[in-house]
Amino acid sequence: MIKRTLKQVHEMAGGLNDITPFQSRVIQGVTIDSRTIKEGCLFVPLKGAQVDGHQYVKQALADGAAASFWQKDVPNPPNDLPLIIVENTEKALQELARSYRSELNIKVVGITGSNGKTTTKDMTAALLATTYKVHKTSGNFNNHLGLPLTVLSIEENTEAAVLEMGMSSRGEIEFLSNMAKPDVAIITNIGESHLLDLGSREEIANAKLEIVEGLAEEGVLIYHGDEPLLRNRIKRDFPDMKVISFGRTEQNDLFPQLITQGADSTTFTIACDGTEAEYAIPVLGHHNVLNALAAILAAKEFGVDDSSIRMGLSAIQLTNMRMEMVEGAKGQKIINDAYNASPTSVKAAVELIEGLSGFEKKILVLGDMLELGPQEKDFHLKIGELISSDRIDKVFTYGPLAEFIGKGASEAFSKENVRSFQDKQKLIAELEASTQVNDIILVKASRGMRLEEVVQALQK
Ligand SMILES: CC(=O)N[C@H]1[C@@H](OP(=O)(O)OP(=O)(O)OC[C@H]2O[C@@H](n3ccc(=O)[nH]c3=O)[C@H](O)[C@@H]2O)O[C@H](CO)[C@@H](O)[C@@H]1O[C@H](C)C(=O)N[C@@H](C)C(=O)N[C@H](CCC(=O)N[C@@H](CCC[C@@H](N)C(=O)O)C(=O)O)C(=O)O
Ligand SMILES: Nc1ncnc2c1ncn2[C@@H]1O[C@H](COP(=O)(O)OP(=O)(O)OP(=O)(O)O)[C@@H](O)[C@H]1O
Ligand SMILES: C[C@@H](N)C(=O)N[C@H](C)C(=O)O
Repeated sequence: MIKRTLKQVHEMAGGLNDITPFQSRVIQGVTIDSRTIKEGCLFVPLKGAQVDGHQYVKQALADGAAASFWQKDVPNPPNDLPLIIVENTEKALQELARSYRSELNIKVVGITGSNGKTTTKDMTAALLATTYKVHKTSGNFNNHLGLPLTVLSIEENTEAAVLEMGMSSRGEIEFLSNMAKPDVAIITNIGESHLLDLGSREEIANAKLEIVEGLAEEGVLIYHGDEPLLRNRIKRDFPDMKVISFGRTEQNDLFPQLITQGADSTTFTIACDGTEAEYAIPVLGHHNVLNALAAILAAKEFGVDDSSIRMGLSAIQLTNMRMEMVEGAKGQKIINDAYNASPTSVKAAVELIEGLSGFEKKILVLGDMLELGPQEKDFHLKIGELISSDRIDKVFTYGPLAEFIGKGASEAFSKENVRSFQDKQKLIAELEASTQVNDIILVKASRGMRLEEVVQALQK
């Protein structure tokens, strides 16, 4: 994590006041929450939706913070305290991170895309960690606050950083990429997330391609080559950029030849120097094979050898609620895929569970997919229509939009096998009553539905 004198921080972040009395004081680490103060850190008060962090500055310093920012337009800054007064504390945090990143001698992988950012980040970090000292985004800290906090937590002796970049409107990825300055950029895919803000998949693709704005001079773009919106735009606008594509089809630089889905792992083969190489990942889903291909390409760009890649893949641990296999109180298997949902990720999850065998009943519990814009009901209907009644036994939906999944499924399913709920407790009660030890249940919805609460209830 960052360790600098106040004099240095003042210069890096655009301090406005005279801090001579405190200039040799050293800060180590940064927090935006006074409830997580560590001795010697810099506290950055932010104006939030509920409160203004400035009301906690004194307490933060009393609890051990070495210094604090203070926004110029906030009245009554306390006297005789180690405060760096700045124009805007959020912008000062971002400037500090940008400046710190420029001083770090590290290689950076930047990852964006509609689905799979966090998963691909975890996979890429696992492969690089076989060879380098690696720092990666913690959880989902991937936006205008999360990324600077992640950069500022990078240790100076780090060799490689894997940084996730999230967005919901144009310009955000460009901003983050110019802060992270990646040597390798990955675009995992173009789905439907944030259609509400961006209006079309083409605009989503354009937003994700902003990641090249911060890409290093000799940088490499690794992208999902089955996506024509990416392939065509890259060919037209970035003809001289070094690009590598991955995907399911042979048009890509890297593609899987054979994928075998196990109950708790997935194996795949790829053509490698004229032979076929087989790899195994301890996670489920053909979509995670694609994420692994992107991670393999990034690792190869950093010179990670094949045996290390193989070892790294076998050691992958994903962030929770992404295809997380857990067990219910009755011993039933539950795939907790409740972190988020969009049509692309729901299709991938349904494809997985439809392909699994050896279970008494296979049950889908699907909640609303949010932020999809005016076509949202149609997106839900189409998901329902895709579900195979030969390979799925029951469909439970939760939420007003997911009811349209039920409507779409009702064509193929008998009435008693499609149930729509608006009350989470009633859904839980029905699942507790109707699932048994040899069943498997997939639970998936947008973050806003908090469907992990259903998983937690079934585990009690
Ligand atoms: C500004 C901030 O910290 N927000 C967090 C805060 O929310 P809120 O605005 O309600 O803050 P408060 O009003 O409660 O407090 C204001 C500040 O005061 C601090 N404070 C408060 C009390 C106290 O006793 N002491 C204090 O110091 C407080 O810390 C505030 O700084 O609290 C919420 C609940 O904890 C946080 O969730 C909220 O964090 C926001 C969401 C945030 O952006 N956090 C980043 C660190 C982050 O990266 N979070 C990720 C999720 C990122 C995400 O959603 N990514 C999207 C894509 C990006 C879309 C982008 N356009 C966007 O807007 O996000 C994705 O799809 O992945 C995470 O939490 O996982
Ligand atoms: N390549 C992919 N294609 C389709 N779905 C995917 C892919 N990778 C992951 N998913 C699914 O998308 C959901 C989110 O995964 P993950 O958190 O890795 O993506 P993310 O891009 O970080 O998501 P978010 O933008 O919501 O933070 C999970 O349900 C996961 O199963
Ligand atoms: C926070 C935002 N990027 C997001 O994940 N939205 C989904 C759709 C949600 O909150 O459910």
